[in-house]
Amino acid sequence: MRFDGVWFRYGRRADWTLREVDATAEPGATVVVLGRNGAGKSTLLQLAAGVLRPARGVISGRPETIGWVPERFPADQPFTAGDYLRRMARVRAVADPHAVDRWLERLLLTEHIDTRLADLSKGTAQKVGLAQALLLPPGLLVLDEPWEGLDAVARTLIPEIVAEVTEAGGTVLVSDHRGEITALPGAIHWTVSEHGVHAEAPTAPTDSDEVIVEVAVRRSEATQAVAELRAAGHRVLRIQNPEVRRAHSPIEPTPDREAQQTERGSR
Ligand SMILES: Nc1ncnc2c1ncn2[C@@H]1O[C@H](COP(=O)(O)OP(=O)(O)OP(=O)(O)O)[C@@H](O)[C@H]1O
Repeated sequence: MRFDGVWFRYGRRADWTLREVDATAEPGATVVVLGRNGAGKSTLLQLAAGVLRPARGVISGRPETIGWVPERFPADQPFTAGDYLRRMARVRAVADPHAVDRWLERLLLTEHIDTRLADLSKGTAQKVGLAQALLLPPGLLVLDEPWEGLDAVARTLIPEIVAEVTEAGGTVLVSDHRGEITALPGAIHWTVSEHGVHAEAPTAPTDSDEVIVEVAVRRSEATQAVAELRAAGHRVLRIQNPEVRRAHSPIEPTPDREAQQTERGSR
């Protein structure tokens, strides 16, 4: 998914919240969105999820299935947790009849199945929102401050779920102002400041047993190469698309052009 010259503001006469944002998140990437309060992290995530539209510029390559977990789950709905998830499964045409029960169980929500959304604690409501976003395996999972209000057990589930989505080739964007990102190894950082976004590669591994090997693969084979590297036990630290660096470049690459995806895999 790619942001090309994206501008956004809340209202025609308002100041720009984001200006000229260029950034790319490849399949299989985890992107942690950082920035001070009010910098525009939530705005960026909502643009990524398609909840907001850019005033200028283009967001392309957004996967078809998007899981979106807002910072605050809208709990003012007249349903129980179980009803809400079953309705959402119907609305989202979830074919797997066990999807709701599986996520209720995994997120330790079974005991709240008959509780009205309005009566849930903030953390439990957040977990219902997370379950909703995962009813279909997401090609893009967008999590806005997912750790807020979660209990210790649920907090450990987030990195696990993020890893499962990225290992299946999905992209995860997650905002974090508390520094929980240490639990997401190999994540790219997007820092929102001064209305722009600055992307940074993951920090190098600290394990002295590891070396970093940079490889270039064809664009058309990148997803498979990443999956194979991970299956072989390597950590994929970064997936870089050199085209992104060119300002005002074409939005989609031509399919037959040789790719120069750079990955840093290590043992
Ligand atoms: N619906 C809205 N209408 C008008 N202005 C908004 C709206 N939502 C956010 N803003 C403003 O846009 C700017 C960016 O807000 P945003 O919520 O994206 O920042 P953030 O980095 O996620 O902040 P936080 O860490 O506090 O959640 C802020 O100045 C905020 O007041």
